[in-house]
Formats: sequence, structure tokens, C-alpha cells
Amino acid sequence: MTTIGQAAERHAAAHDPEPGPALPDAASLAMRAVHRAASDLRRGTPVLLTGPGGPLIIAAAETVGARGLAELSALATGPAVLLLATTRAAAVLHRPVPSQGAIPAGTASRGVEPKGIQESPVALSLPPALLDPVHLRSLADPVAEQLLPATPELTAPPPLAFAAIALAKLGRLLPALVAAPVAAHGVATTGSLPRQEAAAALLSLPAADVLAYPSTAATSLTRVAEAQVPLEDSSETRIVAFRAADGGIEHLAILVGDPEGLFAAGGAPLVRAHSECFTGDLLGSLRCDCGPQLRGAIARMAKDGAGVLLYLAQEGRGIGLVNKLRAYTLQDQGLDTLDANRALGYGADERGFMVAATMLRQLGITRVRLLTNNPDKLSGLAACGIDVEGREPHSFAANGVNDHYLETKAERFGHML
Ligand SMILES: Nc1nc2c(ncn2[C@@H]2O[C@H](COP(=O)(O)OP(=O)(O)OP(=O)(O)O)[C@@H](O)[C@H]2O)c(=O)[nH]1
Ligand SMILES: [Zn+2]
Repeated sequence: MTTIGQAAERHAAAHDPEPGPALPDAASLAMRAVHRAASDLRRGTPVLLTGPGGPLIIAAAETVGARGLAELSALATGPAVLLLATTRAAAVLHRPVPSQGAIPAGTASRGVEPKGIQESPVALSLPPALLDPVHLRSLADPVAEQLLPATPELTAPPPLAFAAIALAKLGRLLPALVAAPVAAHGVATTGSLPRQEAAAALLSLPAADVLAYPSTAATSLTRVAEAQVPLEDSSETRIVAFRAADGGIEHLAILVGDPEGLFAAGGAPLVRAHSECFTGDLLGSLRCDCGPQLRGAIARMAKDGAGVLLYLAQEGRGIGLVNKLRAYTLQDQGLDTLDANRALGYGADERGFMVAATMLRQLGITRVRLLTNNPDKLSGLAACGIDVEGREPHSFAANGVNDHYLETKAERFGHML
């Protein structure tokens, strides 16, 4: 999420008479509230979600402490529950939990929104013995499991449960939240004084804004800086930085040669949509193939004369570095890369393609030859309006450590060779 430095820049931008992206005020304010709410969840502070069937007070099971739970209890007008993905709930209950079906129609469109967030969560009852920060963390995290003093039961999820989980995911937290109903209108007007004060201290935002955030943030990206950066594998290289209107995560485009010129002359430049991988890209981790794919793509573009490498801030297929490390621990216990994501409550792949499509559009490149083995990248970019003229395979030999990872991508993600 955003650093304090980024927050300061955002504050300055708010007073800039010409703040870059031309977003309507309402959309800008909505993004700001979502960004803040995700930060609140990260620091253990509850937030209020409003919308049909709400309001709902929520706090992240991973981060909430005694104070956050006290705030939640002070405002709750009904019993608290734990919202979880069905996969995580099944592990907690030691029995299968039927899928709750797709999310409400109209909140996501196929190929544009990440496929990992399509399923509705379930709710577990929280007997008083479990309403404790240590037990909640244990219920949320398959890596931190311990014996619990009480057994939760499946119960009906509140109507805004899906948006609550989506907010935790935006905060790159474990998708597990304590949630309780709050009286609609009752808090501000008829609640007791301590209750009114507690409610006033918390951020309240529409659930619909949370669901709209990924595509609003992606389409609000603008170019904020660029520079020549000669690379070992490509001497003629520029890096262009993109930032969303709320000052959120930045994405980079690495331009090799003159891809805009190639496109303008009627060509389809080589493009690679590369999701960042701290361990593979920077440290040379052998667990994945990201390092060779990154360097290999740039070298290939240099040989081809031109290309665009989109370096996307979508670490761990969109679950974030902390959760990827958790997923690695689960993989060391026997799960594959797909099931490890699911065990954490995340989808197999939480990435959206609108970020990459917007960056390409801003660069003026709308027809591409995509370097990938991943069929979802082809259909996802096409669904976001990019003309994918062809695919160039992008495979590297297994290294003795990542063999099973590559096999899983071929067998379970449908990767082409
Ligand atoms: N969650 C999770 N993410 C991983 C794992 N291994 C690598 N990644 C992430 O996967 C992303 C890299 O995926 P990509 O290089 O885009 O690969 P891809 O989707 O397999 O598609 P192509 O390489 O284009 O064929 C990076 O963000 C990595 O951090 C893992 O075991 N679990
Ligand atoms: Zn990697």
C-alpha cells in the first residue's frame, strides 16, 4: 500500500490547482475513501460499509487487536461473525463447505475483473471465546493454526460480505474479517453518546465504491515520470512511471527501442505484461521462472528492435508479497501454487488486465504481439480493448527447484508451451 511519502505527495496534489487525472470529484473521493479504508483495516481499525442490507462494521481478523474489537462491539447491534472464503472455512470446519455461488450480477465483468474474486464468502459464528485477537488470527491464517477453545458454526453471511472481503484483498490482507450489523440511521441520531463518538471516529464508505475501485484505479492511471535507463540487455531503454488518481500503487512501462514508432508505422510491437516478483526478479529465487522471464523478455525485445515490458505492481499474482510468502510455506507443506492461494482464501489469480490495457492505451499502442504462455492474459487484454494480434511463447527451462511450479501452471492454469 501507500508509503507515508506517497501520502504526503497525495496531500500536496489535493491542493494542486491542476491535479493530473481528470476524474469526476465523486470518483476521486470514492477512491480516496477506499484507499483509506484498506489502510485502516491494515492497522487494525474497523470501518463501516454502507449499502443494501447494511451498515456493516468490519475489522480484519489478521490485524484487529483488543481496541479494534472493543470499538466493533460498542457499535454492533447483532452478533459478530467471521467472513471467510469457502476454501478457508472448509479447513476451519474440517468438512466441505459448498460454494456460495457467484457475486451479485453487475459488480464485475468477465475478463476485466480478477477471476479470483468472483465467489461469495461464507460466515462463521464467533462464540465469545473466539472473539480474541490471537484466535481470530489463527482462524484467518492456515500457516498460524492452533487448537481453538470453541468451534464456530456456519451461519448466513451479511449482504455486504463480498465487498468486505474485497476490501481486505485490496489491503493485501488475509481475506478474513470480523463483521457485525450496525443499526441503519440509529448510530448518529439515536445511539448513546459513547456509541455516537465511536461511530464518528470510524471511516464509513459505500460497499459499491469498494467493488468499483480496481477498475476506477486502473482507468485513472496517468504518466507521472520518465527517463532513459540503458540496461545490460538493451542499451536504448526508457522507463515510464504510471500512477493512479488516488496516489496508489505505481506501475512501470519499460520501453525498448521505439515501440510507439513501430506501432505508428502499422506494426504490432512485442509486449510483455510482467507481474512483479520481488523474490524472482530481484533475488534470483529458483522457486519460479520470473527472473529469466523478465531479463529474457527485455533481451528478446532488444533483438527484435522494439517492445514494451509492463512491470505491474501485482506481486504474487495479485495477493501481495506477504501472502505469497505464506503461500510458499503452504507449498512446502505439500500444496501446489494454485491450492496454496485457495487455502489462504484468495483466488488462483487475483490480477486484473485493465491496468496493462490502460498503460498501453496511454502509450498509444493498441495492437500487440504478446509474450506469454498464459491464455488468460490473451483473453483478458482483448476484453479490455487491446488488439492481441499474436502470441509469442515465453518459456524457460526448469531449474530443478521450479519444476513442479511449471508443471502446475501447464496442468492447472492451462499454460501453453
Ligand atoms: N501466489 C503466488 N504467486 C506466485 C508464485 N510464484 C510466482 N508468483 C507470482 O506470479 C507472478 C508472475 O506471473 P507471470 O510471470 O505473469 O506469469 P504467468 O501468469 O504464469 O504468465 P506468463 O509468464 O506470461 O506465461 C509474479 O507476481 C510472481 O510473484 C506462487 O507460488 N504463488
Ligand atoms: Zn516469481
